[in-house]
Amino acid sequence: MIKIQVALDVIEPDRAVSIAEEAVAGGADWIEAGTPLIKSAGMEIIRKLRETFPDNIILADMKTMDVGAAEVEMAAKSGADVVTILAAAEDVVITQALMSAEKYGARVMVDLISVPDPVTRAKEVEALGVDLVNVHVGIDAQMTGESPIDKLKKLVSETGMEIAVAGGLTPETAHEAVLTGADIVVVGSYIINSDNVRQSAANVRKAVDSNEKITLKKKSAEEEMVEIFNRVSTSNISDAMHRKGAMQGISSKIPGKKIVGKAVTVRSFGGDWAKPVEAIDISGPGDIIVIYNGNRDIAMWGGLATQTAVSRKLEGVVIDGAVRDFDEVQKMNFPVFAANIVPNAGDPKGLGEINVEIVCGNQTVHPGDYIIGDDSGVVVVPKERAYEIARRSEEVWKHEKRLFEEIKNGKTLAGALDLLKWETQK
Ligand SMILES: O=C(CO)[C@H](O)[C@H](O)COP(=O)(O)O
Repeated sequence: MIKIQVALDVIEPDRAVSIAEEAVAGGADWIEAGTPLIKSAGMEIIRKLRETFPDNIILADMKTMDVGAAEVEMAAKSGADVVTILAAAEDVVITQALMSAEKYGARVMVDLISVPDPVTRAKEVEALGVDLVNVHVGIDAQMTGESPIDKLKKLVSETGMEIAVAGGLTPETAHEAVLTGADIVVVGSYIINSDNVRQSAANVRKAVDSNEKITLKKKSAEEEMVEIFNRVSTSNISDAMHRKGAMQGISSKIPGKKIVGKAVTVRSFGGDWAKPVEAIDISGPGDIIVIYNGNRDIAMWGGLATQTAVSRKLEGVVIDGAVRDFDEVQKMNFPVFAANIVPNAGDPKGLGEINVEIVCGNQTVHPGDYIIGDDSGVVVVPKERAYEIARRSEEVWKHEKRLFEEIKNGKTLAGALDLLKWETQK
């Protein structure tokens, strides 16, 4: 039977145990103490998992790079059945780990994460006596779109070892991994960041046990990104950007509106509305006009500009400045994010430029950057990092959904996050 290894990549031990209980109830069988959890709780979490799950395989994701024998010994003595050693470690580290594993009744799983040539390295470690490898794309690499399935395809016909696969797996990609030859599917975020862990684990179990081919609708990176940005909030995105990217002093003037699109930038001055309005003519569906006007008391956008933008199916407008004719704008229900609402406007003198670097709400915006706006405000995502930020935002969104469930089920936020333990001592 295909084994499902739930990867407990959380830092709070109590949360880890309760997530594991739900995951096992849903069909997971191997329980991994994730690397962050081990770094947070040490071998205590291995002992706790061993005691709580006497009949399940417990894996310590030590990602050992040195002192193989001692690290395997400490994990095995604490109750681990399997210990991970990095394939990038020296051969001697792996052989030492193997000897310790034999001595203490554990197995070694060699993790091929970040190894440039995983097939060659897998053959090398197999020759050392390893019988279990993990084809693995780490969390940071996943955020750039890397998938473990391609690596698995290259490896599966080259070795007789038992093969685990890890790296952002979902039921669909776990099923694909099994069809490709994986013996163990390692699933972290899809299960542990779910607001229904048991159901998510059951979804993976159903998928890996199913014989029918699940056709994966391959989305382009752009489609996937826009879908994610439409799902997450500007708060999730700001968190994913380490609290960066949020515009200051600019808010939604039409409540309940969400915008996701690419920036058409405009620099104009003192209410001059020529360039902002001309920018509409070179914009289309999905575009967001982002305007620096430098004056928050004279409007350079109003009802007529809005009607033109609606007719050209623009996504919205973001103004570091003022909007007027607000009664008309409201009737058109067009997403307007601005610093101010005033009755007076400037003149169309033509000062300024279109599609240049601007500063809007104290954030630098380049043409083509992604703009996301909602009732919390507006964030700018540099186009070069948009896919990575979208994926990271989705992880923040999933994590918060899970926390909402835990709080609804009786925990406090401070308790769920062990806040007192992690307050910055610096
Ligand atoms: O070891 C890990 C990261 O280094 C994770 O446990 C592994 O990648 C599985 O988690 P996910 O499904 O979220 O990728």
